[in-house]
Order: sequence, then C-alpha cells, then structure tokens
Amino acid sequence: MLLENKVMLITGASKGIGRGIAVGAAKHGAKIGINYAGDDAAAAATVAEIKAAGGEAFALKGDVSDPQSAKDFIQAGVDHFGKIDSFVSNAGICPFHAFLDMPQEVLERTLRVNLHGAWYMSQAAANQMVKQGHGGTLIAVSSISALVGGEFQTHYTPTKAGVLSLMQSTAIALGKHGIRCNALLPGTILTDINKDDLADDAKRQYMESRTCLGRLGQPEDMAGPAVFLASDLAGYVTGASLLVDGGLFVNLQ
Ligand SMILES: NC(=O)C1=CN([C@@H]2O[C@H](COP(=O)(O)OP(=O)(O)OC[C@H]3O[C@@H](n4cnc5c(N)ncnc54)[C@H](OP(=O)(O)O)[C@@H]3O)[C@@H](O)[C@H]2O)C=CC1
Ligand SMILES: C[C@H](O)[C@@H]1OC(=O)[C@H](O)[C@@H]1O
Repeated sequence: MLLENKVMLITGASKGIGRGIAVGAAKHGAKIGINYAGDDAAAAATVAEIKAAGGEAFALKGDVSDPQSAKDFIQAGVDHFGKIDSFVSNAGICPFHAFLDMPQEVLERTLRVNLHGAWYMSQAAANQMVKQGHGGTLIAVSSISALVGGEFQTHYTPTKAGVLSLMQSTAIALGKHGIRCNALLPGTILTDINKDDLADDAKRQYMESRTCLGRLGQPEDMAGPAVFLASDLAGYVTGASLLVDGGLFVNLQ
C-alpha cells in the first residue's frame, strides 16, 4: 500500500485513464475524489467500484475549463477528507479534425479544456497544498503527443506539450513548498477518446505493431506509474516526464 492516509483528486475520472488511476490509487489506500464533465452513470460506477473494494470516494461534476470548477473541486476534497495530498490533472478531449478547415470553436474548446483546465485545476490544488504546509504532488496527464505530431491532432498536440511544460514550470515554482510536479505521457491507450479512430481494424493493428510490447495500452496500465509518482518512492522526482507507451516512441525501425 503506497498511498495509505493520502488523498488524491483526479479530473476526468468517470472513465478511461482517469478511472484507471482512481481505482488503482484506491487499491493502494488513497481516498479518492473524481471530477467529470457529463456522464453521471459512469462517475457513479467509478465511485461504486472503489467503495465496493473497501475504499472511500466521491464524485463532483464540473467543466475543468471553468475556473470556478477548480475551486469547487478542491473545496469538495477538503470537505470530504480534510486535505489534498495528490492532484492528477487528467481531463481532456481530442476531437480529431483536419488542419486546413479546423472550426475555430473546435480549436478553442480543445485549448480551453486541455490546457486552461489543467492550469486552473493545478493552481487551485497547489494553493490548497501550500496552505496545508506539508507538500504534495501534482501529476498531469500529458501524452506522447507532446513529443510527436498527429495529422488530425494539430489543435490537440500543442495542449499536451503545454501540459508537460506546465509541470516543468510548476516544479520550479512549487519545489520550495515541497510540492513535486510531474507529467505522465501515455502512448495509445484504449478508451472512448479514440474508440472511433481505432474502430478501423487496419489502423488499430498498425498502431499495435508500432509498440515494442505488441499491444495498445489499457487504462489500468496508467495506474502504477501514477501511484509511483504520487508516492514517497518518488520523493526526489520532480519536473520529470514518464512515457507509458509500450515502447511506441522509441520504435523507429
Ligand atoms: N487514450 C489515449 O490514448 C491517450 C489519452 N491521453 C490523455 O488522457 C486523458 C484522459 O483521456 P482518456 O481517458 O483517453 O479519455 P476518455 O474520453 O475515456 O475520458 C475523458 C474523461 O474526461 C472527462 N472530461 C472531458 N471533458 C471534460 C471537461 N471539460 N471537464 C471535466 N471533465 C471532462 C470525461 O468526463 P465525462 O465522460 O463524464 O464527460 C471523462 O471522464 C486526456 O487528457 C487525454 O488527452 C493522453 C495520451 C493518450
Ligand atoms: C486520442 C489519441 O488516440 C491518443 O491521444 C494521444 O494523446 C495519443 O497520442 C493518442 O494519439
């Protein structure tokens, strides 16, 4: 149990990677708060799964692109559990679209949710940790896409590079408060975000063949790396980025 007596809040955890991290951290003893945008049933199922295994959890709906949602989520964490030790900024969208005719609203929504949302949430969590006075950890779910491009992700990949950069700069700003800030860079993980894109068998098989391990990731694959970064095992790790991609990035030929 690496997170006993720790409180972890996670955005975008009704499903997918956020849910995988929430359930995995709860198994390591963390008390969990999850944020989500719209899927009440999925959020309730995440909370129920954690409680059924003997853990503690709550869910709060809120759009991360609204700064008030960040304040409300942090306050809910304090109201439920009295403190926040670890904050995972995970919520994100990737509406695949070609570059040349990208609608302005798709671009701006993606920036607001993925980058502004991570910024507001990280700032609110950090202020609470500074107030508590005993340090903490911020983890941002960036992406392999912070390092490499995507033809239909020209609006998305800059947000993932931005989130990686956010953790590097907050590591500097918050180190004096004992707050460690790190980024997770998933490769391709099978979730709703890419369900349509990977419905094409040829594309899916191609992406599988690009990994060293011969398979795409599952949300549970993200739990161990997140638990590690949140735990005291990573006590001297800050400003770092951890690829969790089955060897996709290194596999040139
Ligand atoms: N899957 C992958 O291959 C990869 C994903 N990532 C990143 O991982 C993160 C999670 O993605 P993934 O799990 O795949 O996606 P999913 O679509 O499976 O889950 C997205 C989650 O984010 C929530 N969400 C969406 N918009 C908002 C919002 N405005 N405010 C609050 N919550 C919101 C959703 O809530 P609800 O459903 O309730 O609306 C849901 O809980 C994203 O940041 C993504 O960029 C990075 C690399 C690879
Ligand atoms: C949504 C994509 O499948 C996924 O998102 C990322 O960040 C990865 O690069 C994958 O392309």
